[in-house]
Amino acid sequence: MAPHPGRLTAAPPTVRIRGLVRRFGARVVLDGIDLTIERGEFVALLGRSGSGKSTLLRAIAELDDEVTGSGELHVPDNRAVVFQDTRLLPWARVLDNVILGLDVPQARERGLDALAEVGLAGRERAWPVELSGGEQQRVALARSLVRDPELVLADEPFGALDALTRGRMHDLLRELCARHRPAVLLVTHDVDEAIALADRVLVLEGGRIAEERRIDLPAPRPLRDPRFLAHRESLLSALGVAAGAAAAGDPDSNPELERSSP
Ligand SMILES: Nc1ncnc2c1ncn2[C@@H]1O[C@H](COP(=O)(O)OP(=O)(O)OP(=O)(O)O)[C@@H](O)[C@H]1O
Repeated sequence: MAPHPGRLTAAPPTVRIRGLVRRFGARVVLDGIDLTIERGEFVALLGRSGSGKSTLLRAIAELDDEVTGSGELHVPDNRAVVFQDTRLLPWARVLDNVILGLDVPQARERGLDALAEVGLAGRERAWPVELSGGEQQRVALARSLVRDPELVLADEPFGALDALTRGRMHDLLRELCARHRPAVLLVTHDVDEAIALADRVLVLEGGRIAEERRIDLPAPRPLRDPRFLAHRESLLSALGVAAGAAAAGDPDSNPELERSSP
């Protein structure tokens, strides 16, 4: 794969964090995190349940003012956050959900373009309740897209979707990222999702980034590709899960980390 365009320029990284600490009472959940995300880079964050993934994402989204640490926290203001719960307003039509609070000329046209990009042309007057879970998540993506964010922070955005819909959302997200090139931090339990989408996969363990793997594979990335399988094995081992056990649904493995089968 060609080197990432973001790495060819002298542009400063989109995210730069040094020594980030988060305590809950006496418990140190993030213990001096250093993290850089380059422009246009797609980073996936894996970790066992309770390892602090959402805490880190909230800190980067500046939704948490109790973060401490001696280092820097540089994140762009122009960022979007996408959650598993799409947080669409039920009383607003789809287009209004997409452009709510968007104070730019031609907001409506931009909203319609974003809806077309996520495959929802013609659905702008629907109510959220009339949409499937996958369609609602597409609206949430359109709502991010219309703001042309430098950084997208996504916390398990596809966790509630069935495997087929999730696979389609992966294709869509890959296309949108190739076109718009935001930096992305995706929190996921799904090792395969991380390998399918990311330029770089991090494993959070013991309050630190314990493992980092660059995924230099062209897209799309078939699950059966031996290089995909090698990445999976190595990441599962970093997570403390035997690859065979996770794939077979062994109850002794961490169920949160079992692979999905798109
Ligand atoms: N507001 C809070 N008060 C106290 N403890 C908290 C709070 N928020 C998170 N924690 C604790 O911090 C730890 C990390 O939580 P976090 O939600 O970041 O984990 P996670 O890796 O995202 O987990 P999961 O994969 O299950 O979503 C957990 O032990 C959790 O109980």
